[in-house]
Amino acid sequence: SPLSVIRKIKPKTFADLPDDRTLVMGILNVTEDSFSDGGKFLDSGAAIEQGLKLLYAGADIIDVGGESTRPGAEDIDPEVEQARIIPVIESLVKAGAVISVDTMHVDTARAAIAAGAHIINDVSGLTHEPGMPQLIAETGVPYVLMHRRGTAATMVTEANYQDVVAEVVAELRELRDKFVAAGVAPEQIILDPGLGFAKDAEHNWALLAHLEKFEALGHKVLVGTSRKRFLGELLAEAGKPREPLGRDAATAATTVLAAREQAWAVRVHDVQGSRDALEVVRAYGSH
Ligand SMILES: Nc1nc2ncc(COP(=O)(O)O)nc2c(=O)[nH]1
Repeated sequence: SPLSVIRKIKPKTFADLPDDRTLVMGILNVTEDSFSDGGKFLDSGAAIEQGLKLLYAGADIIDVGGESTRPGAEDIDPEVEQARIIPVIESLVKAGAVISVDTMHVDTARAAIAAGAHIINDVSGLTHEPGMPQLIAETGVPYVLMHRRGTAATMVTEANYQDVVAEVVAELRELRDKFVAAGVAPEQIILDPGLGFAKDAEHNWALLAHLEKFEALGHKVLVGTSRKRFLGELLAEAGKPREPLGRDAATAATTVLAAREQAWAVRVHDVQGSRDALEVVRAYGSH
């Protein structure tokens, strides 16, 4: 029976992740307003089913988020966020998935770790809750430190840079130093340039083309381009941007580019597309 199959599955650890290729982090938004799949997976059953689909499509990690991070998204209550994602995390951990939790809230991060989550993925750039470094230091879990300026409400006004790569690297280094000063081991920290967070299209392209500057800080690098507006604008026809669901081929192309820059992982909606793209990179690189 399926239950007996599930019982045989040994829960995975972070250390079980492959280290010979760029990893694929599948996006599971348990929210009602994320820009490309908002509302589809709000109830736990549908979310768990979608999580299993991502797992079987080849996701190395599943990124479970209970709060939309799109520009202008309103802040939700951590209790609501936890009610949405904790049951999903528990089930997917039992199914053998490695789970990252996309949250800015310390209480949610703590509850998710207690539920078996392996990684905390915090898009706030430490602008949300000052207690996050201490939780990450205490628990020792890997932490994605993503660059952002301002908040979901204000970040669109902050996309002003003289040299976006140099400035984002410098601001992430500063944040990294705060986490290390709080007792977080450097190897726990995964950096992410935060494409689209207080960045316009030209900023995103510059950051994607210079991931080596982030790797030079001595950390794994995660990249999130999937279905984002800058890809829609690139593929616009007659001034109308390509719709989010039509951006998966372009996303897979950015996966190739990130893999060629030795990115640790890419965060995508279409897991199969990026796993296939990474097989192409592997085959190409072995000749
Ligand atoms: N680490 C990380 N997390 C993220 N979470 C949400 C979104 C917004 O996209 P979504 O609404 O499709 O989740 N982008 C990122 C990202 O680029 N990096």
